[in-house]
Amino acid sequence: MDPSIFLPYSPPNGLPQESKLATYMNRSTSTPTRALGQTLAKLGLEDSPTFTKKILIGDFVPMNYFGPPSVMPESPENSPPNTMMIPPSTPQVHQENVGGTTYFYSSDSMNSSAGLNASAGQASSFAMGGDECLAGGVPSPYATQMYQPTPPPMHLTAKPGLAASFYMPDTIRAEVYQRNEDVFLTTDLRQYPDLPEAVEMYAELTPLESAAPHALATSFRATHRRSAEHYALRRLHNHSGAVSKRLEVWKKIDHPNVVKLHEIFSTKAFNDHSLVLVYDYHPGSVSVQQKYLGGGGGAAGGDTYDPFSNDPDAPRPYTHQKNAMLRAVAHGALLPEAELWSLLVQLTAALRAIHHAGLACRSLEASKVVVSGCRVRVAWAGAADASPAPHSDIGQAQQEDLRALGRLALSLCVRSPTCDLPAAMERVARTYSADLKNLILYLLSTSPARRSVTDLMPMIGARFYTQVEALQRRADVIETQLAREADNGRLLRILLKLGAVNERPELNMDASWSETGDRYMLKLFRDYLFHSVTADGRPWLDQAHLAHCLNQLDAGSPNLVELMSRDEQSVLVVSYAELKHCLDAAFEELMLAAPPS
Ligand SMILES: Nc1ncnc2c1ncn2[C@@H]1O[C@H](COP(=O)(O)OP(=O)(O)OP(=O)(O)O)[C@@H](O)[C@H]1O
Repeated sequence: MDPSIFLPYSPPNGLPQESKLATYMNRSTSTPTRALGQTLAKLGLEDSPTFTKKILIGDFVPMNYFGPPSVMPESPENSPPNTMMIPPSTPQVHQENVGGTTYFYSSDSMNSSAGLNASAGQASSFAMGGDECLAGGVPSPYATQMYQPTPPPMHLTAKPGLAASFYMPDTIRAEVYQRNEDVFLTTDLRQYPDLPEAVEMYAELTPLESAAPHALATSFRATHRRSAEHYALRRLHNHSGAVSKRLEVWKKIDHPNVVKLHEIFSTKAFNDHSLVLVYDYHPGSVSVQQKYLGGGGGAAGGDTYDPFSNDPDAPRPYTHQKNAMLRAVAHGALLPEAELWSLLVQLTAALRAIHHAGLACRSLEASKVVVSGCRVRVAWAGAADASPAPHSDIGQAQQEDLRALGRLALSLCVRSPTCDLPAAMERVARTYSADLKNLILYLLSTSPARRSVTDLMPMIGARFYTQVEALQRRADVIETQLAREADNGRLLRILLKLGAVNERPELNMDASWSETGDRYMLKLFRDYLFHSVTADGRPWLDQAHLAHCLNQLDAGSPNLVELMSRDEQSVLVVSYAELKHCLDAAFEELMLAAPPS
């Protein structure tokens, strides 16, 4: 621990009196004896030549480390369990004056092998009552000291280091923000005065696309009125016929590459007889059509070219050599083969699940496949099956699904929604691997022989493993981030508690509540955390140190910390376990005083 943390601190506007520390120290003598003092009482201070005098104070140790404050034992009979092997003895708290500064500590503090500046890594079997104490009283199913290691010291201003150690990489953050933006940036619904306020249990209907005047179907994002979850609704206009029983089978399909159908209902809320299909909403999704075949980067985009153009001035890719093709990939005019395989592997996985369920997709086209991040999903699955007739031959519909996948793959290869088949195949042959060409040819085949989606597996071959490996690598990165964010969440909760307690002007008509008793320790701890200064009085900011201290507080570690009063006359030597107990007790008091939520 940096020694500067103990340097004198002189706040500009007035200091609390030292008597506040004394208030804390002189709390009611009826306070029951607690484990810390009991266990450590036998340890003497004589070993330390630095200290000049020793005073016994009866009630230094905060109450009960073994249960929530509301069930705090008030008598020796309720003392910590015998399994703790704590010899009953009088707690000892010592007060020492060294160079004009008074130190308060319990004798066990001196026994800590790590001394006053013990670190988490040095956590010894300090007599705080074992692991139960580390959990701060409430038994926990996991080891509370298991948190991310403290990163090396760094200053709050050192942004690059901070970003790497405490925050998620920009790539993941961008993905998360994109999704949040989709969900949190609300559309002004006054733009859509004709939309009903709610349809069954779904409100805040926001169109997902601008509907054509005589559209047969429209899609919305909506919020479930009870759960507040977002859903994607597909409204089939004027659907007066019967509803196919197949939709019940579609509802059972739960696959990572198929958008899940949850419920179906008919409604007159749109002033007609509409059928509404309710799907999972995947924020930030764009259709394959939008992402690859239209708009920026696609064939319809700026720097791409149509290889089948009749315009004599158009670039003629047929005459280009391999490097021209590579340039086209680099500029986004062509999709890298790996990306194509990723799309195809995911779509074949979706088709496999759908066909195995005895269904057919019937709508596998670029506008009905959505992409979010690296995930590809078949959207509005089952919507084409809403009416019972006329799609009766499932086998034939499944064959048509394969052909639709072939057409989609070919469109992606040439980055154009429409293309001349022979010319497009020629281009695929020149640009991509033979495996990809053969897969597309197989899919587009019109031969009467029945094909199955599982036949595609040998053609996909080892590329399947590449996909699995890529997904696992991504999962690894996200798991690492999750662990970090879980720690950040934990630290935020503890900061929220500290913030609610520190400097509270009054509680239950007691204006001195936050300045006395346990709360005073917490105030000094807050000063220690946030208001430390360097030798020349400048703020000492080290986020690694802050995280380390908060982690120790959360874990209720037995390591010790020196808290100096603002007038620099007193130093309180306490363990994080004590501080944790103080925080839990103070927050519990606040909770009891708060109105029920
Ligand atoms: N489950 C979903 N979650 C989030 N967004 C989705 C979902 N399904 C589709 N979308 C998005 O909704 C938008 C509109 O989809 P929709 O299928 O209505 O488009 P469309 O091309 O206008 O088709 P149509 O003319 O048949 O309605 C697309 O941009 C698509 O990315």
